[in-house]
Amino acid sequence: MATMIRIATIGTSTITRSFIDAAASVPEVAVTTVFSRDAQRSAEFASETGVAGSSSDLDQLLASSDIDAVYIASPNGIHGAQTLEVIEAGKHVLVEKPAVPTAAEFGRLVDAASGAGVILLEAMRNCYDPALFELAELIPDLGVLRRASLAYCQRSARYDKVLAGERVNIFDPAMAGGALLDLGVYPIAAMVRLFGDPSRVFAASVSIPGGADGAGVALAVYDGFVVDLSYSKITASDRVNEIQGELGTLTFDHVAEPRSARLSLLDGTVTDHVFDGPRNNMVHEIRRFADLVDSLGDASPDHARTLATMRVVELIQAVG
Ligand SMILES: NC(=O)C1=CN([C@@H]2O[C@H](COP(=O)(O)OP(=O)(O)OC[C@H]3O[C@@H](n4cnc5c(N)ncnc54)[C@H](OP(=O)(O)O)[C@@H]3O)[C@@H](O)[C@H]2O)C=CC1
Ligand SMILES: O=C1CO[C@H](CO)[C@@H](O)[C@@H]1O
Repeated sequence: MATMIRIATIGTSTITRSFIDAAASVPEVAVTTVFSRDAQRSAEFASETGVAGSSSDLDQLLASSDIDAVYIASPNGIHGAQTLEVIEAGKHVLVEKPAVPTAAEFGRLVDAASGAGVILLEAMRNCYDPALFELAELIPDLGVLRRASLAYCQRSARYDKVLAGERVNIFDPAMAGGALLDLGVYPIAAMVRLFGDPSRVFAASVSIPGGADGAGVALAVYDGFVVDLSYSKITASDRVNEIQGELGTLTFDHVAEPRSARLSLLDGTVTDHVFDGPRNNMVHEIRRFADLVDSLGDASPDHARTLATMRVVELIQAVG
């Protein structure tokens, strides 16, 4: 029987709370310690989230034999160094999206994890949600694919701070912030998961005070098929995601957490699909992580998706 995977968390924002909630429904894991750079915050966060242990000394935490794995939810610009530290301490690591800002950097982490015999996984939650697999199963009904539109546009409350002249991690280029790296990665990851690597990319973006991209569009070109990608942290959108084939159209609600889809075929058939699942879809990535850790399994398909996503991100940055 597999032993319980004891996880420490890094970061004390909302997403770590969501992670702890989701982890509570995965029997193979237990969040046993929370880390904050601030001792009082780590103690308060542990008490608020019901986690037994807290720490503000990362070296000591990583040296502890009571921890098997670490979930990293620090700002994007910190992920790379912390992930390497965790790997070098011989612990498995689940790192929030985007794991690191470049494919080359992710490749180096993959090598380090392989050398240390630990699992490295990027927490790209939509790619582990069974709803994305169910969507993929509907695609053949569309016939030859010609167009798709994938989007994640959500106005961030933290944009108001930027407008007030404050520096905010998620909008700070020095922290690998901005709309592409924060939200654009979801439609890109879904795109490469569903359709593979595009051959060419066109893009344009909107800069905001501080120099980050607040919003952007990209066009990914495949053989006989194009995908438009939209992402924004400064505007909201009600539009649906859509995949168009010569025999019909598939629309779905949310690229990070698909919950419903409609398949409309040219022969008049219309079918609605509801994807049941936990409200918090981080559960699926945690299950995948637990399976990989438990079996010391092959994470190379997961790594390939992260690498393909980052290659598209870098192409967009190069032209947009
Ligand atoms: N999967 C999802 O749905 C979501 C994923 N995310 C991802 O989670 C990560 C965190 O995002 P977000 O919560 O916006 O980030 P924050 O800027 O709020 O920082 C997160 C935590 O990191 C620590 N931290 C802050 N600044 C620094 C710093 N300069 N150096 C080291 N640690 C720091 C803080 O913890 P403390 O001060 O206690 O150490 C803080 O609570 C990102 O990678 C983001 O992409 C975010 C939201 C949703
Ligand atoms: O991944 C994400 C999804 O949504 C959040 C906002 O609600 C983002 O800030 C975040 O980084």
